Amino acid sequence: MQQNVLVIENNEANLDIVSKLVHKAGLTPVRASSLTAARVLFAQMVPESFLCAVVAYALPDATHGEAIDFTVNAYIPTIVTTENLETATRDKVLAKNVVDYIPKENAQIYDYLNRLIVRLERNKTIGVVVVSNNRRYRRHMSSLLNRHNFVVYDCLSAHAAMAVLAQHIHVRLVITDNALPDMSGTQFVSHLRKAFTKEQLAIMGIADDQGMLMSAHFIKSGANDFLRLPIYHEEFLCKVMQNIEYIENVDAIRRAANTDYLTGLPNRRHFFYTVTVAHQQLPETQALAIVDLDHFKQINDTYGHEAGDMVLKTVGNLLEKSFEHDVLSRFGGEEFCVYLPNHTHQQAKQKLETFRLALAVTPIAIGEAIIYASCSIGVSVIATQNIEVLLRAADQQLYLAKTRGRNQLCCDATAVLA
Ligand SMILES: Nc1nc2c(ncn2[C@@H]2O[C@H](COP(=O)(O)OP(=O)(O)OP(=O)(O)O)[C@@H](O)[C@H]2O)c(=O)[nH]1
Repeated sequence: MQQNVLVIENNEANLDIVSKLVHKAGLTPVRASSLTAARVLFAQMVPESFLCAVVAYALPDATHGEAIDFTVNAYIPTIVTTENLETATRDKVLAKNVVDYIPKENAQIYDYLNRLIVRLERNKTIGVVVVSNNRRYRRHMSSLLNRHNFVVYDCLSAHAAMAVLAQHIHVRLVITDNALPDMSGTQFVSHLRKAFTKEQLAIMGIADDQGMLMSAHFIKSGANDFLRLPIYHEEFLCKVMQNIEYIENVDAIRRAANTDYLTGLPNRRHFFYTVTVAHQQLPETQALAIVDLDHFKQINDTYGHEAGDMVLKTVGNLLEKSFEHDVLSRFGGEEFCVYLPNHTHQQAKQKLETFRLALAVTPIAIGEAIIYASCSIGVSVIATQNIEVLLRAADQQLYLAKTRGRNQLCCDATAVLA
């Protein structure tokens, strides 16, 4: 695991700030206040353990960017910080194949640096498709994206890009030129939008926009963003980062809205959505089970609410293991729901019984104490597309299981009850 970040900076205060950012990103700063110190530290460590380096442009023993050459030649993705804002210095630094160049202008740059460090790890799992039949532009963009650890797919045509998208679900961004051999970039964008929403796939149009109209044309066709050629290193990477972060933020909101915060299981809302989708083609057989913990109030009352939470998490984990391929949900409180499509009644009953028995013998550590929980299960196997009807029927069976003494399963299929 690449968890070290080499920080080379002679200003003690800056060294501390950058080290804190690295810690905040869950990584370990390896601090050096000069190029000499960095060489010594680097020689003692495994080169592959470095995710990146954050290097000050000027150091007392490396006044003209020599520390950058050292980290770049050691194949460590390098982020340069500098107080020198001159264009000549910028051009010199960017020519060295660095990840990015950050002028120490204001406090905001540390926020940017933080995002950049976090991204270098995350980007390793994110695919970006670059579509252009201009080899120079394609190579330039791919090289910048590679430095940021993205998985890059170079495509000459819209059709080649579509083939990549069909194969690789981890692609989150498409960057497309307008002049493509098989269709225009804007046609390609509107074609992509039939399959992917703006929240699923970000699209950036690029064009040599003399008339300044391409930007609006791309956006109206469904692109998230537009960039004018020629590409400027900083602008290109800022826009890429912004678009990827937009997709990730929407993902995180969607996940939070569909997930129970305590157990991490899908919540009631998501359960209804998933089962409704599954019901568009009614499976030949189906079973819906409500799993309800027994005397859960007593656990809370005796051991405290946190202990109750621990029991709920344990039940959630066991449910996930037991019903890996089924639809699961924490419905609320101590009630869980399992939908088992395409299971015979007997198979469904067996799986649920195995879970019930496993829970009853699962030790749950609460401080010094070990406790055990049990559950009652109500199952309905009615062949209906109406999920409310299924739920009501399962609830009636749950009531039966509770009144018959708890820690048991009741089902409305006599064959299952046998
Ligand atoms: N710790 C914890 N307790 C919860 C949570 N949600 C609901 N509860 C508690 O779950 C308990 C449910 O109690 P009851 O509905 O009486 O059910 P029970 O004690 O399991 O009794 P039976 O279902 O009849 O066996 C209540 O005390 C709720 O406060 C939660 O997220 N965490």
